[in-house]
Formats: sequence, C-alpha cells, structure tokens
Amino acid sequence: MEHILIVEDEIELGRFLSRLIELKGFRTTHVKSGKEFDEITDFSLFTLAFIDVRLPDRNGIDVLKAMKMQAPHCPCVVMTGYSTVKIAVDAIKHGAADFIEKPFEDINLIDQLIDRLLANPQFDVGEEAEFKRIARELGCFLGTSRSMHQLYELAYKIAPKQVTVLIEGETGTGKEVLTKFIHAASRRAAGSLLNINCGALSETILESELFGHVKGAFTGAMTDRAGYFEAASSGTLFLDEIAEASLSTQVKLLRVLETGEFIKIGGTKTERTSARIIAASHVNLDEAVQRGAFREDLLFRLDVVKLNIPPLRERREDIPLLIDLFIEQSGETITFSPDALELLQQHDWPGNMRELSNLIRRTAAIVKEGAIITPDLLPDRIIGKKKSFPIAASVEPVRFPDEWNDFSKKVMNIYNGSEQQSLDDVLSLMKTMEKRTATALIKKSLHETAGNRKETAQKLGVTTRKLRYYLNET
Ligand SMILES: Nc1ncnc2c1ncn2[C@@H]1O[C@H](COP(=O)(O)OP(=O)(O)OP(=O)(O)O)[C@@H](O)[C@H]1O
Repeated sequence: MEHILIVEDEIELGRFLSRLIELKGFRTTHVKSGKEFDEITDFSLFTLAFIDVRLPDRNGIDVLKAMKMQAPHCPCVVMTGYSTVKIAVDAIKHGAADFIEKPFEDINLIDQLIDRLLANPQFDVGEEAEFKRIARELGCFLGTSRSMHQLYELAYKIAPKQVTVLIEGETGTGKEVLTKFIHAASRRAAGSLLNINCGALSETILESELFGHVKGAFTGAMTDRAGYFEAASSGTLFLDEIAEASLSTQVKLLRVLETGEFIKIGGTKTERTSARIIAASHVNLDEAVQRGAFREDLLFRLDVVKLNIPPLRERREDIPLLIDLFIEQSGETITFSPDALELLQQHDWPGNMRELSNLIRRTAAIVKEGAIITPDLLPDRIIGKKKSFPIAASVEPVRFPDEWNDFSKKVMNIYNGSEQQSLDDVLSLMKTMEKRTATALIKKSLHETAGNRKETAQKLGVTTRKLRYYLNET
C-alpha cells in the first residue's frame, strides 16, 4: 500500500492533508518537527513525502536533503507560504519534485499531484513528453549542457504557479524565448502573452501603454484605452529590460506587483489586474540597486523566482546542436566543415544565441543549397582577422528624404481637404513615420560610423538596445 510521509508543524494542516490522503485509501505518517523526523527508522516505506519548508526546529531544505539521502526513490513535495516561495524554488534545485502553496486553494490539484507522483515518481515520461512538445512547437532548444537543461526544467516546474519570474541574462541569451516557454507551459497558455520593452519607450508612452489612459488624459487621447496590465489579465505580461524603466515608473510597477491595482493615466478609478508578470534584464539588478538605479523593494517583488540564463560561451557544448537547429529553421541544407565548426565553437559570442542564429541565417541565405561552409566563408570576427573595411558596406544607403516628401504631401492633401482620411488614420501614419524617421537616422549614422553601433548610439544619445529596437532586431 502507498505510504505517504507528512512533515508539517501546523497540526490542523497536517491532519487535513492526512485525511485527504487516507480518503484515497493510502497510509500516512505525520511528523511535526525535525526531531520527530529524525526518529523515523525505516524510510524505505515511503512512496511520497510532503515537507513543510518552515519547521520550528529545522530548515525544510535540510529535511528534504536528508529525505533524498535516505530514500532517493521517494518524490518529495515541499509546502510553502507565499513569502517562502523562493525557498521552494531552491528546494526544486535540491531535488524536490514540486511545491504547493499554503493555504491550499484547490484540493483537486493536490489530489492530481498525488496521483501523478505516485504513478510516475520522477520527472516522468508523460511530463517529459509535454516539456519537449512545448519546446518543439516554439522552436526552442532545451540544451544539452546541464545548466540549460536544469534551467528549462525549473522553468517548466514553476510555469503553472502564480509566481512572478525574473530572468537575467546577457543580451541575446534567450530571455524572451524562455518567457514564451513559461507562458506556453502555464495554465494561462490560452490567454495572451504581451511583451513590452521598457527601454524602447519614453516614460509617458511606457506608462500609457502599461496602465492605459482615459479619454482626454493627454493630447491625442480621444478615447479610453486599455493598457497591457488590463489586456494581459488572464495571460502573461513580459516586462523586457525592466532596469530601464524610470524610477517613477518603478514606483507604479511596485504598486501593481504588491496589490494588483493601478490607475489609468488621467483616471481616478482603481483597476485590478491578475496578469502574471515575467520581467527580464540584461543588467544585474542587484548591482543596479547598489548604484541607486533600481528600487530594492521592486527587485524584491520581482525576484520571487530568478532564472539566470548562462551566456553561450559558458556552454559551448550546446553550439553544434544549436547550429543544426538554426540551419533547420532556415529551411536550407548547408553544412559546416569540421574546421569551421571548431572556429564557431571557439568564438565567444558576445551576442549569444541571437548572434549565432543571425550568422547561420545570413550564411544560409548567401550560399548555394547544400554548400559546405569552410572557414573562409565565415565573418572575420569569427576567424579572428582584423576587418579592413568594417560593416559600413553592409549598411544599406537610405532613400529617406523621398519618404518624408511623400508623407508631408499626403498630410498637406488631407489638411487642404483634397484627400479624405480619419484623424486616427493620420495619427497612425504619423506613428509609422516616427519609427521610420528614427530608423533612417540610425542607418544614416551607422553608415557614417562605419557600422560602429556604440559610437552611433552615443552620437544619437540612445542605448544600443534602442538602436536594435528601431532596426527591428529585438
Ligand atoms: N532556447 C532557444 N532555442 C532556440 N533559439 C533561441 C533560444 N534562445 C534564444 N534563441 C535565439 O536567439 C534569439 C534571441 O533570443 P531572445 O530575443 O529571447 O534573447 P533576449 O535575451 O531576450 O535578448 P535581449 O537581451 O536582446 O532582449 C532568438 O530570436 C532565437 O533565434
């Protein structure tokens, strides 16, 4: 008969769980402290364990570790309050099969969890298949390196929980891809995943996009408009480059995270959201807090589960399979010669997965179907040669003035009444032109700096990621 261990100091809760399990026809043993746990003589009896992470005389993680030593076969579920979710995530890293939050809100979920873990004690076949199916559908590589595989496994386990996730990783490491994976593996997958780059928008536009606005809040606000927090209420909101939100926007974000409440720009009514928040940053937020550039209380709220994506240079073993994946995604059939492959594996990839994916796509696009790529076909930065004429040549010349002329002609025609358009159409046209103007200026400046992005960004007084946003490289 199945025998389930419960380690829980809250007597009522332990009793409740025992009853729930016994009603299923299983045996239980309930211990209320670390001391009582030590008195257990035969751990081989247990087929499942529920462990409270906060015992009066012992850290739950230590109990979990002891349990895993004594009965490695036995799946362990840790039980946690909201303030200890971080410890629960740590427990998963130490081998816990799952965690549940107290107070128990949905008994059916506990019931299903027991059935699932008793039927498949480990990260089981069914789950593994689901994990892989989601990744396959997203074109998402799970990694052969231990660090990446564990990261995605942890992401899969926390995906169904209603917890905020913070993803840190260098540029191009796959923070957005990981977010898509978490959303798809969550119970919110049918809802929308909305993505906003906090670094690419001015403070006013960012706040209006996030919180929405009421009619008349500012010039051009002709109707009430829902913001991302409202629109993502049954889904996920991805706050990319959170470190770049201004300190005043951070205060407003903190309020939403603490209370689920916000007020539309220009409004007075308090609105509620239950959007799941995933935030990402390429800068280390602890360091940003030290510099006074990021609010500590906001970091505390965001960092319930932190996922750190390692840079590609720290998991070079993933490179060959990633190359295969990106070739497959390009739809071409190129191959790399062994010496070219070796160079690709030695490269440091400062742009991480994005740099590798772009290189494969570009290479596949310029060579013939079935070509074998030898080192001479690789860019100079990969083979370590100094460029004689940097990317300037590849920066396309801009025929922007023509576009502006057409645009102003159109607007003047509308203004003079010779062309009919609604005001909304005109405003949307202006928005398009705003983006085109920025893109054209960036391209012109890139041309002048021979493709030097850092210099271009400095010249234009923006960040390099803002450049990328306008160049459609996000
Ligand atoms: N797990 C993955 N599997 C397959 N491709 C990936 C994976 N992660 C990243 N990529 C590739 O790298 C590109 C960049 O990924 P993504 O946009 O998620 O990075 P990021 O960390 O969010 O970048 P940034 O810091 O610049 O916002 C993707 O478009 C995709 O081609």
